[in-house]
Amino acid sequence: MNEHIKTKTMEWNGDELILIDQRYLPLEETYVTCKNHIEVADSIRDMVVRGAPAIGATAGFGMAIASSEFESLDKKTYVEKMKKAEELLASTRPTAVNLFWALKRMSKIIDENIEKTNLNELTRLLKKEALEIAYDDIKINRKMGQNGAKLLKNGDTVLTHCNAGALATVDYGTALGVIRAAIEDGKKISVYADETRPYLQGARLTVWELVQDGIETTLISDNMAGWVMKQGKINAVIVGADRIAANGDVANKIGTYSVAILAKKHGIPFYVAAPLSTIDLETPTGEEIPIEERNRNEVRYCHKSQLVDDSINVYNPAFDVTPNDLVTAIITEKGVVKDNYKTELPKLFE
Ligand SMILES: CSC[C@H]1O[C@H](OP(=O)(O)O)[C@H](O)[C@@H]1O
Repeated sequence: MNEHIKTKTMEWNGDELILIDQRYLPLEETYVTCKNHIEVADSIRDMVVRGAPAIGATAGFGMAIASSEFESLDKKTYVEKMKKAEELLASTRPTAVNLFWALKRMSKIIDENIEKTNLNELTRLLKKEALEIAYDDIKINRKMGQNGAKLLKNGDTVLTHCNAGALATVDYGTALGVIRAAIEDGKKISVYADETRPYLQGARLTVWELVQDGIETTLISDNMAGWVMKQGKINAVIVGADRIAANGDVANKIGTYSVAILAKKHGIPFYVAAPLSTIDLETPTGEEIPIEERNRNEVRYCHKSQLVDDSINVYNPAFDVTPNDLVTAIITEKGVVKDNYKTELPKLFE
């Protein structure tokens, strides 16, 4: 296993995590170097890095960095400090379950080894686990892409919402991974990308990625999605997810629910591409998924100008929940699940 990784989204050099600062893409390609776990937590909370799988992998490296910060302490203090680091990373964003899935994987390494090894060795094991999460994510996305590509025909136009591409993962992407895999299979696929207000992940990140890949892309504002569907321009919708409840309800970027209703109305398949690490069998339905509310300024600023003053109420839920009856299929690395999600999703884990 490599001791380093370098992709568009992140680089691990063995001691530090370097993240492309997605807040400034596509206008500037700048980087944030995280030298300690607090800087990693800040990068997740402030959306330097975003996207469920990318957040999970980042948190994994955050725990590895924390271990190197505390490995010179006695074991009792080390365990206390690592618990605090885990709590800090867990507090950054509440919706993407990959964050908690990754933190659970990292704390399992500590629990299994704290008694039987020294702290330097434990740091090495944690770095190894974080790298495994990262390299596995790329393999999972490629497998998921192949599974989903079978659902697309040559000449299809796909609408996507937000960014579920390489920048939302360690590499390759989930929803965009399906599109990439279909193109790699020789199919001509074009994309309509919703701009995805207020944070504009579609306009800023998805378009940036797809143009770099030479994939035919049309940018639309969110309120155009229904009209392009009515005009017969869209053959399928593919989005990512931040958390899929046990019954198949899907939490994803705000606006996804509206796109799903429009797709249903127009008889267009609505696919969700997500790794098993996004499926949360412990959350029964979408009702129980915590929805992050972000800073009001994300809504009331456009570029540098403030659109409304402080006296105006602003509501900024970062996600919504699409009920399972609007989801045509869930594409994973273990296969495609259609309907009966409550009984079929657990089978993916067998
Ligand atoms: C492949 S998961 C991508 C998922 O994450 C995004 O949210 P955010 O940009 O706020 O982290 C969005 O919901 C995407 O679908």
